[in-house]
Amino acid sequence: TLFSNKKKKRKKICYIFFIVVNEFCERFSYYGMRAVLVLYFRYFLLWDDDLATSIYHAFVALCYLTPILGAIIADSWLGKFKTIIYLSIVYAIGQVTMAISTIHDITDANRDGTPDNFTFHIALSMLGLILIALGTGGIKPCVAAFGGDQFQEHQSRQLNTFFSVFYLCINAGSLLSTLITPLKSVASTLMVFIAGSGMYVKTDPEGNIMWSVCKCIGFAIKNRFRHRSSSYPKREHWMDWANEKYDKLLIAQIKMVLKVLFLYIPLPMFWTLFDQKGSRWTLQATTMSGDFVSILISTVNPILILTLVPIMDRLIFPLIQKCGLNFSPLKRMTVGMLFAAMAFVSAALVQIEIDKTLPNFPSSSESQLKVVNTYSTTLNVTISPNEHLLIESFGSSADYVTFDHQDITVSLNTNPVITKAFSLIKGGRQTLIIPSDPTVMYLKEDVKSKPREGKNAIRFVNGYTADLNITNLDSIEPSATTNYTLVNQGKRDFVLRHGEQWCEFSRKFGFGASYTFLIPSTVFSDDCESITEVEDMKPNSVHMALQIPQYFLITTGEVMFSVTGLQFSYSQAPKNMKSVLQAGWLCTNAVGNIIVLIVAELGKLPKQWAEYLLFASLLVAVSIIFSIMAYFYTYIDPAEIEAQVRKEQGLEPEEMEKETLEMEEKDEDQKNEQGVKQTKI
Ligand SMILES: CC(C)C[C@H](NC(=O)[C@@H](N)CC(C)C)C(=O)O
Repeated sequence: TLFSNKKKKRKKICYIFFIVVNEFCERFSYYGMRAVLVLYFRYFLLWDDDLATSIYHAFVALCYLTPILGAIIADSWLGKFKTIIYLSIVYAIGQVTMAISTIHDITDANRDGTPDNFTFHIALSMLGLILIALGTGGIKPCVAAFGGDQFQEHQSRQLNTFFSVFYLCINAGSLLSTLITPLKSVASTLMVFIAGSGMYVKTDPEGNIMWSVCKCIGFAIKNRFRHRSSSYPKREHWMDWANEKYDKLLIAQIKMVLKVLFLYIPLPMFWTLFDQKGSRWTLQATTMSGDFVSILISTVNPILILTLVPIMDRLIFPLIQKCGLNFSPLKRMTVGMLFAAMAFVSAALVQIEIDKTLPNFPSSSESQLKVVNTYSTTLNVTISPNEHLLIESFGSSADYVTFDHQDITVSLNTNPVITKAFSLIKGGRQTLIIPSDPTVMYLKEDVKSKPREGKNAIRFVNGYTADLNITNLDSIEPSATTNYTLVNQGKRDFVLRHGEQWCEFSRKFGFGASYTFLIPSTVFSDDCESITEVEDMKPNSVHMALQIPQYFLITTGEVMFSVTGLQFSYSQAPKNMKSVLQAGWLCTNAVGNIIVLIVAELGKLPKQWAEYLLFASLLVAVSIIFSIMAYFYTYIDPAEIEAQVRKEQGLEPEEMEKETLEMEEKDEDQKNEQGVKQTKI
């Protein structure tokens, strides 16, 4: 018996392996594609930032709404195994469609590198994304529940370990996703899953369960309404009003599911904060210094998950248990929410530090002006009514001057005096360029936000007497100013050329700065040495490492909240509605994403740190509500309740027989374990 039990255990580890590897491959494919999605929208479909971000969030929300569909198909019709197979095929077709939509040659008849028919590419990519959302979302609740189904009632410890390993695989898959193409991984997902086919425990769907559930709930509501008069005796639960027509077992199962779904109402708030990691926090990183922006952003969360899940599971939770504290799943989830709130407090503190270093940008009613002098002598510049600036030749005013009106008159102390009227841009930043011929002084618009992705915005003013060519820039006429070009951090070289003459100009850049380089007429005679720089915007000075605490806190929160939520959703669901409850759990994420889309756009506060604190306070309030709801929740053993109802109904169906068998098996396991211990002694 001992030998056969060991064999059984080994077999189980083997087919659980197929399920978790399947999840690894699936997440690998999903995150690999998601990582480049916004770039595809921005640089291939040429959408603007807002449209690209909105469609991206809508896609993510859809991926977490489609689990409902997958769960209905699995629990009512095909069963989890077949649903996973069929929807994986849909998923693969979606990835192929998406891949085809990125081939610009299909509609690029004139071979100029840009597609001629954008509508075709947009339609194809939208179709691909819908199929992917259907595939990834549809299989998600089924894979988790199908993995759980491989364990027996008494194996709750192993079940929890399974969900932890499952979560590790999600994150390992997403971490490695940047290395191999998504397409290959969908094919391997399917192959790995089918490989274990013969070994799985497959539970059959029990007819159209969702339809029966809806009809039963509808009948209970109608019946309750019909008997609303106080002359009718009250019933313990409103679902008991379905007793007249529906099976007691179905009513008991619906009660279990509704109890858990009710508990889920406050949960989307956690995801609202969590999902801002990829948006607000990424933007915050672009205003910081440090050269690991992209690596940090895409990998820090999965790396922390891979370290924190084992630490929590093997060290922290057992330690808490040893201290005699009852750290129940719902308590863990509440603490997880509080960690996420702390992460946002940490983000707010970092933001306050960043704000101290940010330039003072004009408000929507103000205008800002800086003056650059490339005239041969120092100038006295008067800007009406009372702004007086003394500006050296090839120098600039110290900082921007802020005006609360747009119309200004500028006078220069040249001989004769030159006076010119200008109209400034409301809410904008501009530079007044005074060239070698001051009568043609002009305004040039400046950047009024930090350059994106830690890049630097640079431009050149040509004080040379003829046209100049500068590396990667169009030729500049004398006295003209180029538009801004974005350059990466590090040392950059520029070659300036006019006919046969040339010189090389090198400059080391930090992150997020903006400069105007003034080229004098002597540029070639002193080998570019005389080029002067005007700092329009200082480089970022708060280091990105300061974001690590907020990532650590939110990931600790995620481990407590999300891994526990996954386990809880499985353990509290009746056998025939395991996928449905998994889908309900995933839907909390979809709603969270939708809230990010709506609230974050509508309710922008003027100060980013205040918005972070607002979100943190909202989550604390929600976690208090959730803890009260959790206090009144009694943990159940769905199998036990189902068995009890069957017994009350006088039924002794196969389920009961199965359970008796399981109990016998458990006894057998225990006896064997004791046997082993005795042998050791
Ligand atoms: C549980 C799900 C709603 C989300 C889960 N995400 C994660 O585990 C993240 N830590 C991954 C990271 C790369 C954002 C998922 O199933 O993908």
